Amino acid sequence: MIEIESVSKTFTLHNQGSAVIPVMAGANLSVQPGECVALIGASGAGKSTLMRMIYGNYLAASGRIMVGGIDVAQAAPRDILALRRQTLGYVSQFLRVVPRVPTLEVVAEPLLMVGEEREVALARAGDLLTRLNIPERLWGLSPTTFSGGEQQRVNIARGFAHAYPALLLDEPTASLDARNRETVLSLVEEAKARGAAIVGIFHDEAARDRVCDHEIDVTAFTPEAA
Ligand SMILES: Nc1ncnc2c1ncn2[C@@H]1O[C@H](COP(=O)(O)OP(=O)(O)OP(=O)(O)O)[C@@H](O)[C@H]1O
Repeated sequence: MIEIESVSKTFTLHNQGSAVIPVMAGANLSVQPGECVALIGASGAGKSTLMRMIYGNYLAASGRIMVGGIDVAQAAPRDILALRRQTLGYVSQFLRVVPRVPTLEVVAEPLLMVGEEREVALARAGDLLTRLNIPERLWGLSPTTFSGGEQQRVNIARGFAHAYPALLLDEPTASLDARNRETVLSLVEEAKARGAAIVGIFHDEAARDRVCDHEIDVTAFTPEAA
């Protein structure tokens, strides 16, 4: 479902004499449906960079990043947007939303975008918010004023609303209490059981051991090591 071959990445620092910094070379990764692969490696090794390249936020300098038959490294922006709508979900660490949209709509939106019936989408959103302990009295309010932990849980609910065939998880259990952490791990297990291919960054080792099938140390992809 996700196949990465010989991917490299450089950053050009335009405010520092256009210095070109190679940060990754020879990255390979394969994630089958129903599998979760953890990206590991020291801080600065390139975990977030690799994840952002898979999502199409960062452009790879070379190589192939196949997600559901589309090469993200080559695809037109329109195709990447369609891929994100249908196929590739991303639970980032922080919620970014349009102000004044109620929480229930924020969570249901990915389902409405793929043509799900409004009633079904809102029911699924309500179910996820309940599981993640967001009280119903908050569902009609915008999450912009919510606490950090509440926003994180709304973000997770939104990320799991549509049954994406491929999913990127950036620290989904960070700073959650035990009960909500357990719910998130169950959501990951359910996504795997329905065949989702998942790439995750988990600093929580116990969480990683429980839900991930393999670990990939991205340190192996630093340009000196390649
Ligand atoms: N936008 C950018 N411009 C320049 N350099 C960048 C940029 N983003 C990342 N880098 C560099 O790429 C390298 C990898 O960073 P990255 O954030 O991917 O590491 P990480 O493994 O996710 O680290 P952490 O665990 O601390 O989040 C670092 O040396 C970083 O300075």
